[in-house]
Amino acid sequence: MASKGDCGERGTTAAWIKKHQPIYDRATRHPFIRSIWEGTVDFSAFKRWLAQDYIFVREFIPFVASVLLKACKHSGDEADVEVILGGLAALNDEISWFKKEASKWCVSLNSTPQNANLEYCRFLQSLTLPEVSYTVAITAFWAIEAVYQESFSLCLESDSKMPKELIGTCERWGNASFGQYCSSLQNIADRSLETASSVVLSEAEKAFVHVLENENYFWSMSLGE
Ligand SMILES: Cc1ncc(CO)c(N)n1
Repeated sequence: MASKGDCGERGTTAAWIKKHQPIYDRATRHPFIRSIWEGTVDFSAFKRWLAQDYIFVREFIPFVASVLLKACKHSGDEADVEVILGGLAALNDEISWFKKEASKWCVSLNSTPQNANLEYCRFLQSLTLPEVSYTVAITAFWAIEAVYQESFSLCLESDSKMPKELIGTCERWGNASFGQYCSSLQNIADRSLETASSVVLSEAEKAFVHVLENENYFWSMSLGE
């Protein structure tokens, strides 16, 4: 359990979080998330987020499938493949959750993707290309999941005034087992980064920062900015 990097304290990813702390904080402590935490969230912003995130998650499926394919071909570790497979399987349940949640909030799941979402989806698509290395793809995958985990787990802390209507949403990404899954992804990314060339390292760092920027824009879009 206590192997190197287990808590994300010593690996490359932890170093990058420190190095890029301001943008990391903008992604994980965004005013939209703060408004949920404070209990002042505008429900129309929440509904906008819900409709847009469904579109994002539809695009996330082929991305995760591409990471799974790369892991099968390159990781050489069956346990890594199983973690990613578990993530892909969870998306099946997530799609059902979005449909249920959308009907609860009378939100249509056929809305037009907004610019920030389109850009983020285009970035995801670019990462599915075969020439993008497994290391870069798994690093981006971890970062995408980690931002939601960090954000929504904040809303579940004891000092949070999160409205009870949003507990299902916050628990979906803020629960302890999703946290464990994110740590597993982080460990896989760190292990892969340990043996990466300097070119791949720099591509992975760029992808990490790009995820954080896109997550920040996505939250701002949800606020209607
Ligand atoms: C925009 C966005 N980032 C990350 C996740 C986590 O899967 C999500 N559902 N949506």
